[in-house]
Amino acid sequence: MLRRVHPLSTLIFAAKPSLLNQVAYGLNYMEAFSMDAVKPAEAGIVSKARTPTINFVLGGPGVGKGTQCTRIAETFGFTHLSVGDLLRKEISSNTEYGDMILETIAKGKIVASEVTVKLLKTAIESSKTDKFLIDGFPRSEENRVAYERIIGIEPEVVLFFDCNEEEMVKRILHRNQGRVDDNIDTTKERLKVFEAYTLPVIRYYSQKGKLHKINAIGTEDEIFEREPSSVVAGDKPSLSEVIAGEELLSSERTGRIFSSHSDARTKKEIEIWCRLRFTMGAVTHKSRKGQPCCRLWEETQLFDFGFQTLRPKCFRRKQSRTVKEGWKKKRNWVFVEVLDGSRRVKLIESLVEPCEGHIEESL
Ligand SMILES: Nc1ncnc2c1ncn2[C@@H]1O[C@H](COP(=O)(O)OP(=O)(O)OP(=O)(O)O)[C@@H](O)[C@H]1O
Ligand SMILES: O=c1ccn([C@@H]2O[C@H](COP(=O)(O)O)[C@@H](O)[C@H]2O)c(=O)[nH]1
Repeated sequence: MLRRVHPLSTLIFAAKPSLLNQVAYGLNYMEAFSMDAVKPAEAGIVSKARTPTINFVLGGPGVGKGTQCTRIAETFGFTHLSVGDLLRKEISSNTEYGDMILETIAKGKIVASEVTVKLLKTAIESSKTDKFLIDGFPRSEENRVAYERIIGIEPEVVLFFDCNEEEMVKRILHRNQGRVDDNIDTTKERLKVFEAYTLPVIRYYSQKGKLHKINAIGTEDEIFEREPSSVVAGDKPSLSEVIAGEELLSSERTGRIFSSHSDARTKKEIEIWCRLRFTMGAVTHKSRKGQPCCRLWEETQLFDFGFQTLRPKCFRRKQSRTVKEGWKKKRNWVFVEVLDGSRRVKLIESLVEPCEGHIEESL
């Protein structure tokens, strides 16, 4: 976990106004912004008793990030922080950054990291909750680095909503919320910015194994339903490719999540779900549940969890503190099954059976 101590105010005031403007008004902030001018953070989120859980939500303009975040937040108990909304609030409150932010948003460019990270930090610190969906940030590698230096909480998961440009433009032009950037020229610029500056961030998290790509074509309901289960980490095949021709789930259940055992309909599904639930969550400490889980992951690469849990952390062989914390978090976990056919059944059976205990305990 990235954790450094340094008050944000130092960062803000260390940056010269001319630099701030250069960063805010142009796209050349990578060159313009010197991280030397920004002393590394030492504090992170100081006012929180516990380190908050952070998840980033990325995607092109108008793809539906905000829409899906609202639903995810309501369903899974996250606090939804839209950085765009935080910036728009600065404009409507006429703060010192208001004019600069308005102009930057109207041009479809990216607001200086000093400003966004400060707003984000304040929002996290002042929230009574500790599970956040950060919508629309980081938008550039420079944003990401600034976040790591100042806030320093490694995101658990990065959701990436993906859809074609034509659909994104259509959605923006139908939005009708009076946003200054909801016009064709700004949208074109935002698309360029997304490709040039946000895609590298998406690639970065993909390489770290944190990216969960979600197909954002379809109705809001469809996308929400498929949200965790259409997870594609890195170059893994899509869910539909993975389960094509599979025999355990009926075709109507393709893409469904087993969010509870009652969500599984057939006897076999319930059995499998309970076994896994048991293996992952209900066996006591030192029951060696980690071993089959690690093997399951390593051998199939087709096994994943929903966004509330983090695969790479949870499946490290060594039972580090992080792993144990990972297990603890699974109280309201979402199990996403993306294994293929009979190989899956055999594998699960061979891996799960060595565990001690009674399956009924998990029910
Ligand atoms: N699946 C969908 N199909 C059609 N329209 C959608 C869908 N999801 C969201 N929308 C609509 O598209 C518009 C953009 O959605 P939303 O504001 O959630 O996108 P966003 O990614 O947060 O956009 P931005 O990056 O510009 O803030 C809204 O009017 C929303 O109601
Ligand atoms: O991290 C951020 C987030 C947003 N912006 C600016 O705001 C607009 C709108 O953002 P939405 O998240 O789409 O509501 C965006 O085009 C940027 O200009 C930003 O600079 N940095």
